[in-house]
Amino acid sequence: MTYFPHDPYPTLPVSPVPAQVQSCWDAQLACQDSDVLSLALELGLFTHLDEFATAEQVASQLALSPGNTRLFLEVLASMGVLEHTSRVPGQTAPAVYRTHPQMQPYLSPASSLYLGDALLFRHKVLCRSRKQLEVLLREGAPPRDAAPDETAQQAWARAARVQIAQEQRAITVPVARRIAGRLPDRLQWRTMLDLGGGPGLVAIALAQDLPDLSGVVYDYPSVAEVAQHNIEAAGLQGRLQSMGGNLAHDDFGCGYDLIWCSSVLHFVPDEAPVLQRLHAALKPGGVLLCAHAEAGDRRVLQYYLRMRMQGRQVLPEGALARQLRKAGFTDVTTCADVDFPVAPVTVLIARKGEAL
Ligand SMILES: C[S@@+](CC[C@H](N)C(=O)[O-])C[C@H]1O[C@@H](n2cnc3c(N)ncnc32)[C@H](O)[C@@H]1O
Repeated sequence: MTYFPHDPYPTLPVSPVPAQVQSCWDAQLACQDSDVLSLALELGLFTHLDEFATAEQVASQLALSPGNTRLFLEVLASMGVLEHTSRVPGQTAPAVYRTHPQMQPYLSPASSLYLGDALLFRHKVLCRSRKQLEVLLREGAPPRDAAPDETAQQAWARAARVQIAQEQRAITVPVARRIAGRLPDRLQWRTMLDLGGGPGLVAIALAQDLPDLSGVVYDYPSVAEVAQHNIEAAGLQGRLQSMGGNLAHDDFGCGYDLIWCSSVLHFVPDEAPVLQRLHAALKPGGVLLCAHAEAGDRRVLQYYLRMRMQGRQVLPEGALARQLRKAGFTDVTTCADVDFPVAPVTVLIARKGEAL
């Protein structure tokens, strides 16, 4: 029980709002933060905030209302996306704002790590999900298509061109590089498979780091075209190629030293046979790096809610490691809570035992 200081009504208790009620309001306020960020990206606001600028300067460049631009920038600063300061410390000159230095690589459109389109895409998907959630809640998961139709595959191809590519450049590639960099046998790797690799930037980055590495980016045919384009743009067509098919039943090759497989198994009807085929596709001593969200962390529960209600698999913590051992993998090492686009993943490092 708390009381106002110098309370003229000392017997009247002022009960604190329960944390659970505040968390409902916080969730609603987070929706508004998401709208603010998306509007800022759509307006190209961050283009004008690489250097410190007043709200008036930003407003004049974008033909906005100066007063309301200041209020808008204040909220972006409260989110940590911008930093602000007085132009002259200790004086009441107008505040100046710039993109927070740690956010600049991700929000400055000129940066190679720009995430703006990916953030807008996620915002749209999450806004749309309200209607879908209601239908899924009332009707349950729809029957699974045996194979996604051409429209669904084209949607993956569009995502691979923009949103997945931005997320791979900014987040997934650095994670893959860090994990591969820890494995002492990486210098002996000669062939790799990037399964469900989307735009293929993980395979491209690893091939750039390891000059003796060749390999395949495997995805639906229309997505494989995007990967092939990126492979050629990187000048790696002599060492990498893309292959199109449905990984649930088509051949994805064999004899690999390394298989990278991230955020893919959610989309197959049953991961167990795929894991067995991955084991068979590795050379003895080869390594599978498998990065997938596991149900447990709150961000995973939030982000994957719609997909899980659609009947997609997000396995509970530890289940994928158990399935890998069942499929014949040895030395399964778990790296939990690894940063990944939107929600963390568990990275499993699993080996195919050497032939006896
Ligand atoms: C969420 S994205 C992940 C892309 C990439 N692995 C990454 O982590 O950035 C899933 C990818 O798996 C591909 N995919 C899903 N189901 C597939 C299937 N049955 N056959 C081939 N590719 C599939 C999609 O086209 C998409 O590129």
